[in-house]
Formats: sequence, C-alpha cells, structure tokens
Amino acid sequence: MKINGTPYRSVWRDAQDPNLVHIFDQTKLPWTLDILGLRDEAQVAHAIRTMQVRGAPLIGAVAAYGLAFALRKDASDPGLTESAAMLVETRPTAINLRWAIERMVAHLRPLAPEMRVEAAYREADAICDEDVQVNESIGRHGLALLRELWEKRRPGQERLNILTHCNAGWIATVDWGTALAPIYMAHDSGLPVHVWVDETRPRNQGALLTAWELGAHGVPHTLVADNAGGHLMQHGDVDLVIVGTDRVTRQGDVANKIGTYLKALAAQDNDVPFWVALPSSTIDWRVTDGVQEIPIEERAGDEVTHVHGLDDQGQATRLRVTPHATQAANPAFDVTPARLVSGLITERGCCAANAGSLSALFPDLAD
Ligand SMILES: CSC[C@@H](O)[C@@H](O)C(=O)COP(=O)(O)O
Repeated sequence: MKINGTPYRSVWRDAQDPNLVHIFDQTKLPWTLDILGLRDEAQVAHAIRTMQVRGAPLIGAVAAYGLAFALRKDASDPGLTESAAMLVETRPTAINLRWAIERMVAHLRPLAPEMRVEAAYREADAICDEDVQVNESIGRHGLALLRELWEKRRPGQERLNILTHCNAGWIATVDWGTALAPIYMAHDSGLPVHVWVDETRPRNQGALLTAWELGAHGVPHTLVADNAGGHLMQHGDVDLVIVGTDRVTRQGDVANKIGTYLKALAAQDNDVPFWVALPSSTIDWRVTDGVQEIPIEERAGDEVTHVHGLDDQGQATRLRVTPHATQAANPAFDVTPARLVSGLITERGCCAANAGSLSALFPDLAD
C-alpha cells in the first residue's frame, strides 16, 4: 500500500545488502515513520516481542528472515532446531509464527547445511510474496460479501458501516491486510464504506494504526472507544463487523485481540453479521476447542496502567493513568467461539465457521 504516494510492503529485503531486512517500527507509528534494519535473529526476536512488528501474518514473515539470519552463524541441524525454537517462542498466540517457522524448517532440514542460508532467504521471500497474493484474494472474496450487503441496503441508506477491532490492515501483514483488504477494495471500487475503528485498548492498535492506514488511503472512518460498539449496533449503525485473527481452530473458534469476543456477543444480540478474515496459515488444524486450547499471551501490566501519545508540543510521551500501586492484568487476546461467527473470509472463498466447512474448503490442509 502507499504512504504519501510511495508503495511499500511492511517488510522488505534491502536492494543492495541481501542480509538486511527492513521493517517499520510500529511502536512509533503513526507519528514517526521509522524504518528499522534487521540483521540478526536477536534483533528479529526483539522486534516481535516489543511489537515493533506485529500482526499475525507479519510476525511469521519477519521470523522467517530471522531464521535465515541465524543460519548464517550456524546452519547445522542443532543450530536450525535451536533458532527455530527461539523464534517460535517470541509470541505465543498467533499461529502464523509457528506456521512460517515450521514451513522454513521443513524446507531447509533436507538440505546440506551449506545450502541452507540461500534457500532460507528464498523461502522467506516466497512466504512474503504469497502473503501478498493471499491477502489480495481475501480482499476480493470479502469485496463480494460487501457488495451483497450493499445491494440489500435499507432505503435511503447512504453508507455501509463496518466495525473493526485492532489492526488487521496492510501493516499487520506483508501487504493489503486481512480484515481491511475488502474495505480497501470496496472503497477503490466506489462502494461508500465507512469504518467504525475501535481504539483497541490497551495498545490502541485501532486508534494508532487502523486510523492511520485508513486515513492514508482516504477511507472514511470514525474512531470510537472500545465500549461504543454495542451501542452503535443497537441503533442500527453497524451493518457488519470484520476482524482479523491470530489463530482459528479446526472447528472455527477465533482468537483475536482482546475485546473481540465482546463485539461478537453484541453483534449476535443485534443480528449484525460478524465476519473474520484470515489466510489459511492462521488455521491451527491441531487445535479444536479455542477457549481451552489456545495459549493467550499475557503482556506486561504497564501497557494497561500507562498510555502513550503525543503531548501538546508534539513530543511522544508516556503517562500513568492509574494510582501508583494499582496492579494490572493484561491478557492480549480472547477467543470468540465459532457459534458467534457468521463466517470466515479466506483466500479460497468464504465459508461457515465449523469443522465441516473448513475441511471442505481446505481438504489438502485438514488432516
Ligand atoms: C492480519 S492481523 C490479525 C491479527 O493479528 C490482529 O487482529 C491482531 O490481533 C494483532 O494483534 P497484535 O497484538 O497487535 O499483534
């Protein structure tokens, strides 16, 4: 997607130095466009843990380059195993991270160690290129859904109101995004979409990143406090919810940013369709019951007790919003059971959130 008219991906190899990979530091967006260079696996692990890169597909893609960096130092079998394990552990909930590393290891292990570094870079490049294509397909299938909804609009309805939570845009993937891809395509094709952007406490990915992305692309949007969604739905102001996801179980349960479950409950109570956009790399075929089985990342409490933003002088600043002694818990994701999900938008088309529909759409992936 474009920033000030220049097309970018969220991760890219340096044109001159093949051992250098660039990312945007997402902890600085939207105020500062800081491009970071990553050269070793420790920098990659740090970038993932601190959320300089974030979003399920993007952390998988960047981790793949991390493995290539690690192999430059030690391409032996034990080296491969150890570096893969270190990278997989950087964040626990998004399955795309494990998917990307397992794909890399399966590709590299049969090769002689001296062949592994080049092959690792090529495979990481392929993961990135495929992510762009997959998200573009998700966008096309989601666009058809949005068109259908628009055709059924109420008399006098002027815009299609879509609510989204967190950031599942191009900056969370290599390009296009998942939940936002259909929205970009709808906007580009002249459909009058308007997006309610949940701020997404505590890290405010909606307020910081989704608002920035949509604004840069000219998509009409309005930021709302996380708790406003139910009210908007009760008043007929939301036609559809679309969110991304970090892991979908084989029966269609959906892990996504904390607060997603509450939106799904409100959507069901108000007959608002609740759709989830995902690449097939987000499906964890080994897991059935999302609430019981998906590990939920617990992040530091100071993400809740403090906010960061710009002061009136335009300086980035961090402020405590609680009493000094307050302890905060910070579960970063929740699970929306499949029964609350209207459907899944994937690169192969839309399907119901249940085991039969998922395995019918992906017979080659479901064991
Ligand atoms: C296409 S991104 C889908 C999800 O990864 C996204 O909705 C999300 O929850 C991101 O969480 P984050 O903690 O910001 O990495």
